[in-house]
Amino acid sequence: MRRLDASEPGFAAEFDALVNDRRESTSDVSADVAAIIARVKADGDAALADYTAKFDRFDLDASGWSISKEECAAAYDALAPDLRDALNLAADRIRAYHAAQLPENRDYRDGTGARLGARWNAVDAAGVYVPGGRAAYPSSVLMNILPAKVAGVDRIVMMSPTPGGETNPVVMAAAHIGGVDEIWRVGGAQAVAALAYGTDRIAPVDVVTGPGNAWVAEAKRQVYGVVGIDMVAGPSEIVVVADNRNAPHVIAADLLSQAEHDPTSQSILFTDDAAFADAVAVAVDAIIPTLGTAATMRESWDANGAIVIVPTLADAIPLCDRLAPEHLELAVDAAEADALFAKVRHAGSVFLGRETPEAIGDYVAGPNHVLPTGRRARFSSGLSVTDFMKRTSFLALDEKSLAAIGPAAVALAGAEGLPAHALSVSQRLN
Ligand SMILES: NC(=O)c1ccc[n+]([C@@H]2O[C@H](COP(=O)([O-])OP(=O)(O)OC[C@H]3O[C@@H](n4cnc5c(N)ncnc54)[C@H](O)[C@@H]3O)[C@@H](O)[C@H]2O)c1
Ligand SMILES: N[C@H](CO)Cc1c[nH]c[nH+]1
Ligand SMILES: [Zn+2]
Repeated sequence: MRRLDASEPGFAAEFDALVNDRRESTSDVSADVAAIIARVKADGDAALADYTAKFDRFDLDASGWSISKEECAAAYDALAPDLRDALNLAADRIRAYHAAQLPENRDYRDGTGARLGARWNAVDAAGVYVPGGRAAYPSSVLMNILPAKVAGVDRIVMMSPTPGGETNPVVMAAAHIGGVDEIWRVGGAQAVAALAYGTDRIAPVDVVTGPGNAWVAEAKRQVYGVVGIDMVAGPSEIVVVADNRNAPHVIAADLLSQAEHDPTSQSILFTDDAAFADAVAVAVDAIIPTLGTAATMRESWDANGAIVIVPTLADAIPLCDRLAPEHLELAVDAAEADALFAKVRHAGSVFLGRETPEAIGDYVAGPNHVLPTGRRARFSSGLSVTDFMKRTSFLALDEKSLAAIGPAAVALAGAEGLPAHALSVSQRLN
């Protein structure tokens, strides 16, 4: 864990180093992913089988390539009632939040009489990636599939690794709730490549969404353009801004909640009290060995964790904006949280007040937990219904409206040296 103090002389350079740390995608990952994508394009299912044997340690031909709807329904029926209720509560809240995102079509006439507008349509097929290497993510099943369903996507294809060939019953139950059409037991960059380019078994899709580790995130970045993507959602991150009126072990757990995802995850605390910072650091070290994910948390906190002491909490906000974190927790009184939030410009999702742990957003709040990482909240947003849709604009003119705006088009076509454009309009004007 790095400890920085904004009042010390070397702070600017140290903070720059923290901001520019490219922890999630080294050039090795890019090159590995490019090779995996090329192999899947060339060899299709054979490449998927090989990579699955190598990375997930099982034989797809022997264990089965896909999981059926019937198996998912049976997993749902067999689920313990409290877990089934929890999944349904999460699904209801996620569905309701995303239903409100459905965009409206536009269709209107302007002052010339021209009819203008835009109509939204869902993509035909979406591929959703559900991570499954280090942990199983039924929550990511719901976060991906439900917005696609709300958007009206016809074919929803889920890709998720099943390490050692073990399928996770809660993931299958969540897929049943979501109403997925196909589930393939393939993960990593090879799964993203199969979605983009298709194989003999797996028909290609139009959009690939969802989170994953560095290889998955980089693969989405590399196939963008062949398919649409939501955004680059890699190893998880949290920034917590906290005053000394929080219990140190509470803030320590908030930091560790994201450190436990991946050794390359990142957790950063900003506080205005050096003694509180010390107490949180002690609490982090005390909690780590007590939890089953100790090794991952230790690696993440040691390599990527940071505590930054600032003169006032308001001073933390421009620094947070530079980090553009996936998650930002403002663990202060409600009024102060609002005041700080008003100044935040770049974060994937913000959690306001002492009683709003980020982990609630991972599961049951309603907003999507698939969020941009690696400072990409500067230019992208969390997964939404519109990631599964696209807009077609339209125009209808009559003689009067064409006469009103046509001559300007003729003039601009002339200026661009494109006479056929000018003719196409001017012939109608005459
Ligand atoms: N940003 C978000 O919205 C968000 C949400 C949930 C989870 N996450 C992140 O998703 C990730 C889940 O990671 P995971 O590993 O548990 O599951 P995963 O499914 O993302 O990755 C597992 C796959 O990675 C591939 N892989 C592993 N090592 C490799 C190597 N050396 N070379 C090539 N490919 C390799 C394998 O194909 C394997 O199937 C975590 O980083 C977590 O923080 C992010
Ligand atoms: N924190 C993750 C997004 O970075 C989402 C998640 C799912 N399950 C637990 N957490
Ligand atoms: Zn999480």
